[in-house]
Amino acid sequence: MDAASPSRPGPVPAVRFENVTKRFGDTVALDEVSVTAHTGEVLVLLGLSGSGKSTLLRHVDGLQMPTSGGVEVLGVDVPAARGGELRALRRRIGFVFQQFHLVGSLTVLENVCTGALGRVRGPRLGLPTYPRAIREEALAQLDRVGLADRAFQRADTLSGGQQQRVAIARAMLQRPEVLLADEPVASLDPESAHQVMELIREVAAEEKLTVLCSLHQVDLALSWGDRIVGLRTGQVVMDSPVTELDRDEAMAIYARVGSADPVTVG
Ligand SMILES: Nc1ncnc2c1ncn2[C@@H]1O[C@H](COP(=O)(O)OP(=O)(O)OP(=O)(O)O)[C@@H](O)[C@H]1O
Repeated sequence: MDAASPSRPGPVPAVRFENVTKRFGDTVALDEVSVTAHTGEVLVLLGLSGSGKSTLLRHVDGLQMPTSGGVEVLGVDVPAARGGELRALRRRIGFVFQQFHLVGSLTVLENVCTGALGRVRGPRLGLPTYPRAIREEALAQLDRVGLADRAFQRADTLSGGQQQRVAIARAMLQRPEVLLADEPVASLDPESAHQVMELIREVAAEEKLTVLCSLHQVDLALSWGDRIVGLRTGQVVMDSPVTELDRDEAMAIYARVGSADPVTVG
């Protein structure tokens, strides 16, 4: 670069996969995957069941490690990270699951409080054992997702959509920089799914989160994400901003299973 020209910083990679291969025995779950999510970007992973979406997400917080290739998240070399470094990284990454993973017998508020376990010392058993500041913060997060009035109800008395909103509040209490969502609306009716996806988008924008979200619904992905990465049998067959995709191109991720030709877009 010309020394006299003003330097304009480019987008900062929050998550970077470089030629990642993951094998489970004879199964190649990820095959030379290279994907970058920049800070604040909302990236959707699309692909058939078994195409590698969950495996990719689990590599972001080091729940799984690559057989080969590099994974860098928030500046941390994940495969090289050990013990404390990996735990510190995981505290910066929130996770929302298809099945919510709430403790049904606990109150909604206590479930949200568990999101702070990474930053309060010692085990916690029961709501009063959490510092008051955490309980207040948890209540504020519940308010944010529209469920403050349900704080003292058992979590398993809520609808699926409400439970997922609680799970989002719990993830937010963690104050994450990256949010991973593994088919967050697969168990919800269309209206609840819409509300949950809106909510994720809203909190992501407010907190400038980088989001990686696996979905099966092409239309939802197109209206919701910034970028779509299509996976087929562990390979990236599409990586494109949604603005450069139309529905037929996105549907091709599903329609062309079995074809030897990668779907190339953009
Ligand atoms: N722990 C594991 N042990 C063995 N094989 C695995 C394991 N995890 C994933 N696989 C295999 O890796 C491949 C990719 O699975 P993955 O769960 O990542 O797909 P997916 O796209 O998330 O599917 P779905 O949409 O059904 O959740 C599949 O063939 C799966 O059987």
